[in-house]
Amino acid sequence: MRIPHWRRLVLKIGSNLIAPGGQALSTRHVLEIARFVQHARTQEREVILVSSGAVAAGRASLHGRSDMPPPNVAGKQALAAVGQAELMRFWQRFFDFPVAQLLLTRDDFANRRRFLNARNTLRSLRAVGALPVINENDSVAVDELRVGDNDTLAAHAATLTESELMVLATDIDGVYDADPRSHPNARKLDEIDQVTEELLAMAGDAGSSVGTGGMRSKLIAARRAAEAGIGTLIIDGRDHRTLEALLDNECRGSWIHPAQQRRAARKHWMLHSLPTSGQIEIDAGAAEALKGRGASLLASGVIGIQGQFEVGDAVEIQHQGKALAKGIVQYRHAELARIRGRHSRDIAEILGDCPSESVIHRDDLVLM
Ligand SMILES: Nc1ncnc2c1ncn2[C@@H]1O[C@H](COP(=O)(O)OP(=O)(O)O)[C@@H](O)[C@H]1O
Ligand SMILES: N[C@@H](CCC(=O)OP(=O)(O)O)C(=O)O
Repeated sequence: MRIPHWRRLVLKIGSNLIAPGGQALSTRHVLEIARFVQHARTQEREVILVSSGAVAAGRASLHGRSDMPPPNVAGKQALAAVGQAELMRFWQRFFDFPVAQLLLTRDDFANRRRFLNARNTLRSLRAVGALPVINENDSVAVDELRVGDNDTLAAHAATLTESELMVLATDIDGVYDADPRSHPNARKLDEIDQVTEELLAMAGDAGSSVGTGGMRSKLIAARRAAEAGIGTLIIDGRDHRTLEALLDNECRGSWIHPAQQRRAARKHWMLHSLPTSGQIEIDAGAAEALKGRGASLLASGVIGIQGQFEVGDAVEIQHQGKALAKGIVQYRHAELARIRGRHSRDIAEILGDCPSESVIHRDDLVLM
């Protein structure tokens, strides 16, 4: 089935794929995934990985030792710490561009400052062409602060990276109307309009000892992504034809539709519901860049500031006194006053830090 054309997606690799049978990390299935990532880049499309496998890798590294950590929480955290380093080395071997590790946990998404900070980091990584590889920060996160499973982590990551699509690659070719391990006649669902309670009841738990999710957590993650306007694909990551099809905007697994009009709704919300905390006056060049090219607003185009606003507040952008756009700022008013009219490369010198190249990123900007 056809899916919308995508330019950026989050691809989640489950433990089953990267460490088949709960054993050591293996290239067996992942080679095709690495090929897919490379191929997507040649088409100027972007892939962000969420990779499981730290616990499996850690366990394999320490295998056979008499002082192997016990299978309790602290023991698993130690395995994840050993295995995470191994996991990154493993991914780097496939690519001649840098891979970048991001270990995140629930607070990084729940806390607005940390969320914006992580988002800026990801934007910087994009600028240098690095491949982000995200995992939960298993070794330090205590239970109540964890996202808990990497399917849900991928849904958060998809929002964080402003991706159009979330792909959950696993060891089965989609969602079935019953757990196929216990129902051999179960039928595959090619398309799912909405993740209902009935559907969740059909989905079983994880198939492996190192995985955490199972189909149930994948569907819950897909529902979360749908609410944010992001469609989900659940695919067999072992099948190279499935991955090739994805480059042609074709889904061979199960496709879970995004909630209708979610994206338009965000812009609508920004424009009509989000209170404005100030005004920014911009020059003619910046006005043209915003209107004509859908560009981000840079400090160099800012000529005046009114009101007191914090990072993450919405402001009105004006040109010659007329409202032109609305957007979410990356700098508070006092800092912006110091960098207005200046080139982005001077920001670090003026402020001692450059948290963002742009004053308002184009994804956070809506024209009036
Ligand atoms: N309704 C269902 N449809 C498809 N797979 C299911 C269903 N219920 C349970 N499963 C199981 O979910 C497993 C995939 O989840 P999981 O083991 O967590 O994989 P991963 O490590 O890739 O996250 C499959 O191997 C399958 O046995
Ligand atoms: N963060 C853990 C994986 C947790 C997880 O959700 O596993 P899985 O269900 O196999 O994707 C690890 O790296 O081992």
